[in-house]
Amino acid sequence: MTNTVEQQAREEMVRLGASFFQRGYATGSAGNLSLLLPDGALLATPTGSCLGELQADRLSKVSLDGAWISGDKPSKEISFHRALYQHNPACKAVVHLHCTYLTALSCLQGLDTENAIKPFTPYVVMRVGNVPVVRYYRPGDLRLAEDLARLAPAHKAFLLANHGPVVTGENLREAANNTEEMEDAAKLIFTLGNRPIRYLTDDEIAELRS
Ligand SMILES: O=C(O)[C@H](O)C(=O)COP(=O)(O)O
Ligand SMILES: [Zn+2]
Repeated sequence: MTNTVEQQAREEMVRLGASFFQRGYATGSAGNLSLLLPDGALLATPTGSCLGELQADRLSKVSLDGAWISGDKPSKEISFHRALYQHNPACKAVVHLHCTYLTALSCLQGLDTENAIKPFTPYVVMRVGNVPVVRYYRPGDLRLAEDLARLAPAHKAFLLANHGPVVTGENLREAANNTEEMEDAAKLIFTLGNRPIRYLTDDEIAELRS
C-alpha cells in the first residue's frame, strides 16, 4: 500500500489526465505526464496510455536513473522527463501533450529557436519565460533527452519541433497551468493570423521578470 502522499499524487495525475482529455488537450494515447515523488522516484504515465483513462495503481514508478520500479511499462519518452528533473532542480513535474495550437506552432517554418512564443501578452513570460525549440527527432529518440538536458538549466518550457510542448512546473497542477497558458497563446497566434501584432517591448518584458 503506497503512502498517503504518493497515493494523493497518483490520484492527482489521474484527475489532471482526465481533465486534459475531457477538454480536448489530449486525444488517443498522445501525451505523457510525470511528477517527482517525495522518495525521489518518478511517477509517470504508462506507454500507450490514454490520459483520459489512467488508473492510479497502474501508473509507472521509475527511479531517476531509469530503473522501472513498479506499475505498467513507463512512457517511451521517460528519458526526456528524467533529463529535465536531473538538470533542473526546480522541475518537480512535466507535462507533454500534442495539444492543437502548440503542435501547429511547432510545425511552422522559421520559428525563433530561442523563443517560439514572442511575447504579446504577459502570461507566458510570467509563467515560463522563453520557450526554446528542440529540433525534430522521432518520438522516443534519446536525442530529445540530450537536447532537453542542455536547455533544462535555463528554461521551464520547450517546443519539440513537429511534435508539441514539454512543460515543467513546481507541481503537476502548475505544469498543467503553464501548458494551458502556452496553448492559449498559441491559439491567439493563429487567431491573430497576419494582422500586425503589438509585441511587448523589452522594458515591458523586463518588468514582468523583475
Ligand atoms: O506524446 C506522445 O504520444 C509520445 O510522443 C509518444 O510517442 C507516445 O509515447 P508514450 O510512450 O505513449 O508516452
Ligand atoms: Zn508526444
